[in-house]
Parts: sequence; structure tokens; C-alpha cells
Amino acid sequence: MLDDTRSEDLPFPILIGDIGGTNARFSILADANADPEQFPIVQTANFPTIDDAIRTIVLEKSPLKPRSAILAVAGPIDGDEIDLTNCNWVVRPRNMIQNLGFEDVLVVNDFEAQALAVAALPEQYREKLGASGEPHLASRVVLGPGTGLGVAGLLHARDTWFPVPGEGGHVDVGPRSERDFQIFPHLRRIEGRVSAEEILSGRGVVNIYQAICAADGIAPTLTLPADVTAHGLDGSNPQAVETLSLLATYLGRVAGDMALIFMARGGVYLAGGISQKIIPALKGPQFRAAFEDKAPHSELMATIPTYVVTHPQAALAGLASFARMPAAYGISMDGRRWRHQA
Ligand SMILES: Nc1ncnc2c1ncn2[C@@H]1O[C@H](COP(=O)(O)OP(=O)(O)OP(=O)(O)O)[C@@H](O)[C@H]1O
Repeated sequence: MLDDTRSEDLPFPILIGDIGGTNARFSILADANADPEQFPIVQTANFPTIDDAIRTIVLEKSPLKPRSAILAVAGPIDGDEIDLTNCNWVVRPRNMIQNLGFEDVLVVNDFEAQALAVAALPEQYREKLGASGEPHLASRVVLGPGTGLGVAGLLHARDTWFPVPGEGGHVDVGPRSERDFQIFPHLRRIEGRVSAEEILSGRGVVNIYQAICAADGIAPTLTLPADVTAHGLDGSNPQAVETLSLLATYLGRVAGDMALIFMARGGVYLAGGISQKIIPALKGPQFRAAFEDKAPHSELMATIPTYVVTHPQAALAGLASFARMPAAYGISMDGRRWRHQA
């Protein structure tokens, strides 16, 4: 039943799904021109299996019967049983074809879906950071601090967008300023090193906050990432204020590195659950200053635009663009497309 050949497009109606650790979002595209039919956001913990969730939330509610499915998942796609990171669901495309009536199932990586979203993002769904010019029609990068730190490149070549999902969230980050050298010894490490994800994620926010408190000999009073950013944004806690400032600096530093790697003249886009919630902090001078602080390429960096993605369901929008026009995107289907065979 596993079919590796890349031949015809997936048949409409197409169910598209963005399956995160905590939430799953679904919609159906009736045809290439239709607006997606949306369904309520599902908490993954409320359904024993993804098949149950699709049956209850989508198939029993919609008059449209999807013939195929495109699912974006947080986790490696390496066989017929796809385990999701941070949740108990296992995606079994063969079972979906047998039990849910799909003819065709394609599974992609969640940051590949974010990259697809960035390829086709209308201007109203992005908030610009800094004063650079408009993006070139050129390669882009998407970075998303959330539960972890997702990173994907989006190469533009031969009139096609090629998403490049990687593990860029796990690169090393080092100290640069005098203050960094005071704080870094107190950051929690993973096997001895400070990876980007250890500081640019929900737990990373708390890690920076606790390291600031430790460096200054102050007892920490905040424990949740959202509390730290809230007290930072309203100015009510000095360590939380500095946490936000350093978060913006470190995010700018890593975003700049990723832009250098991909020569992302098309811009760097910040997705993920946290970026949208700290826009005022990212609009301060720290983010762009760190982004551009890349000698000998500071002048180049000053021309690269940076944005926060503000679309509430960016990954779904990206999958919908792909479903409508698959030929515009260089998405490999090898080993991750399953088709019903009569
Ligand atoms: N206001 C906030 N400030 C800082 N961190 C926050 C805030 N709100 C949520 N977080 C943190 O963001 C993380 C969740 O990120 P996100 O919403 O991107 O989830 P996710 O990993 O994409 O999973 P899912 O797709 O299931 O929602 C958690 O670590 C949470 O503590």
C-alpha cells in the first residue's frame, strides 16, 4: 500500500490537519478554489487516537467526504507508524485509509507546513520588525519558539518554493556581551551545552529568567513562561523585563545566523506560540540590533526584512496553498505518501 511514486495530485476534497503536541486543527478543502471549511480546535488529550478525533470532529459533522488527507505532524516521519512528539497519538496512514475512507494520505513535518505558510503569507498576516526594505523574491527562513524551537528554510529556485525542515533549533548559542558572560554560566544546559532551544522556547524563557536571578543573587518568584513575559511586558518585575530584552536579543542572534546560512534575502519569519505574544518586545531595538550584528555582513543583514507571522492558523493556511497548487512547491512525497490500492 505504501507508494513512493510522485505522480498525480491528491484528490479533492482534501482534509488538512496541523497536529501539534497540545492542539490539533483541521479543515477541508472542497476543491482548489474553495475557501477551507474550518472545524473547532481539538485538544489532543481529549481523544484517545487521531482517528477518533477526525471521525468525531470532522467526518461526523461535515457533509463533505474527504478523499485524501494532508497532515502536518511534530515528529519524525519514518515509517508506517508515526509517533508524535509531546502527545500520545500515533499516526497510522494505512489504518486511516482502511477505516476512515481516504484514498490518499500525505504526512509532512510541522515546520515544513510553517514554511509553506510563509511562502504564501498575505501581508495582513505579518507584522514587520525593524525598518529594512521589502523582501526580495528569494529564500526565506521561518523560526518558531513554542514548546520547542522549530526552524525551516524555504529555498526559492526554478519558480518553486522548496521547504527545508531541519533541526536548526538545536544549534549552539554562545555568550557575546559582558552581561551574557555573567548569565550564561547559570543557564540550564543539555549535555553540557546551551542549545538555541534551551533559551528560545517556553522553558527557555524560564531558563533565562532563573539565570538572571541567579547571576544577581535574587530569589526567583515566577515559574510559568507566560507569567515571565507578562511581567516583562508590563514592566512590573525587573528580572522579567531583562528576560524579555535578552530573549529578543538571543532570538535576533539566532534568526540572523539562520538568515546567513540560507542567504534569506526574502526575509526571516517568526512563527510559533510565543512570538505573537511578545511583539512589543520584539519591536524594541534589541532584536534587530542582534540580527544585524553579523560582521562582516552587517550591511547585508540590514537589508533583510524580519516579520512576526500573525496568522492564527498559519500551518493550515500553508497546507491549503500546497493542496491547491502542489506543483508550485518542492515537497518530496517519498516514504510519506500512502495510497489505497484497489
Ligand atoms: N505568553 C506567553 N509567553 C511565553 N511563553 C508562552 C506564552 N504562552 C505560551 N507560552 C509557552 O509556549 C509554549 C507553547 O507554544 P506553542 O503554542 O507554539 O505550542 P506548540 O508547541 O506549537 O504546540 P501546539 O501546536 O500543540 O499548540 C509553551 O511552552 C508555553 O508555556
